[in-house]
Amino acid sequence: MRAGARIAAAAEVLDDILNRHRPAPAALADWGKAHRFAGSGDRAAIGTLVFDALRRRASLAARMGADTPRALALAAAPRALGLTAEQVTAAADGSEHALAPLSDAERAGLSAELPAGTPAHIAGDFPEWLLPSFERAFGPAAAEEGAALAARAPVDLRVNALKATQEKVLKALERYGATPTALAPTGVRVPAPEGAGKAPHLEAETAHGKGWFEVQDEGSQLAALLAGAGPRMQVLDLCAGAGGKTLALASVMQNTGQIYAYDADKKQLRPIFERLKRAGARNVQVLDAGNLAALQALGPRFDLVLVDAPCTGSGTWRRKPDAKWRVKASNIPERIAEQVSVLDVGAGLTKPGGTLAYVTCSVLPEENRDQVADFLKRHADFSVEPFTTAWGARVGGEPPRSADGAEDTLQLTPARHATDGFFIALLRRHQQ
Ligand SMILES: C[S@@+](CC[C@H](N)C(=O)[O-])C[C@H]1O[C@@H](n2cnc3c(N)ncnc32)[C@H](O)[C@@H]1O
Repeated sequence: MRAGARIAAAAEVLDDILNRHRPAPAALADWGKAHRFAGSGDRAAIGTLVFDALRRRASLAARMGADTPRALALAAAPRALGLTAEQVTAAADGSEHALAPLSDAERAGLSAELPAGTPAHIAGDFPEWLLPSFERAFGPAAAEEGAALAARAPVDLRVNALKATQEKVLKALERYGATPTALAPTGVRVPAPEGAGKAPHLEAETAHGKGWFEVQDEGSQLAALLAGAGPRMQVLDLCAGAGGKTLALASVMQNTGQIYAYDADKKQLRPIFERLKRAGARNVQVLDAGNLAALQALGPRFDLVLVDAPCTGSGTWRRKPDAKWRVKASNIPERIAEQVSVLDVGAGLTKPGGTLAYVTCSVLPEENRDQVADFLKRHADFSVEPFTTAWGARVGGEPPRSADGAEDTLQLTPARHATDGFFIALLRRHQQ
């Protein structure tokens, strides 16, 4: 396909996502099925263009003066496809599979800069109604934090210490430009591709099949490490989902002690069995999904309860940019209520002297710091253990600064830490 046809195809897919509310991966898959002639390079380029347009939707629309699939596909095309503005203009030539030629305003928009004083939600590419939350979390850095969440993300891998070492994984993935992650001692990073380049499918590698690594953002790795699992502990992963954090905990515990993995939803939990097997994790007991009574019957026996809570996922917008424009104001109180519920269940299962580690992949203070403050009001027998005191022994090196300026809880962000947006609070239950 020529560049003009790729841009037109991206506009068609964006229409499906923005106007018919289809998730981006499903809309791209549908387009692929309906256009079987398109090669893998075409599909990858169209996917890259669609994702880049969604990542930077607000700033691209402001430059073009229109928030339409056509305007977004055209405006994202230079950076996403590695073309000049002139090449994009020439590609939209009105021929059979290309877009109609550009208007003067569109041509100007392709090379326009955002004016000084552009509002933070436009410069930072996030929904306007979230501006108060971003400003509360990041103050004058709201636009910068948003812009970093609108960039492409690298692929991060967590080395499975049960089967491999960082050195071994780095060597196996040398040809992809793999490097050690800056903060997580068990992490390996493969950089985000430039232009129309496609991210490598690392889960197809033999090393993955052998259980040497799992794909996991460095922020998620740090959250699991900071939680403080250790050999011979009794650990509960209360929102285990597909087991990303369970596997990280197992790697630290070296097949000693016991991890219980629970999730309210059996469909979310289903992939965990295959993943545990591949990783060689033998100290994990997967509990009956949704059986809260059986879970609570375990009683307050856990040294560590990890609550990787359901949240808006605002910290993962680099990877799921369509979710950024789908999230609604009404979703926040819904997620907050779920978080309260899992935190309260987790508190009841944490033994005196044990830790309830609260984690979200969000940057919104309502789901993070506010949630912790409310928890402490409901549970006078818990207090926050500052992440700074736990960091050295659990992660190593000097603790970073939290992106929201907090001293005791940690907000990781792509702008400050080059990770996804993750929030971590360590809630210690007092000894009786
Ligand atoms: C952020 S995801 C977990 C991701 C997972 N820990 C990982 O690292 O791969 C949140 C999970 O919480 C689960 N969940 C939601 N409400 C829950 C509840 N009341 N009790 C337990 N799990 C719940 C969801 O089904 C979802 O799988």
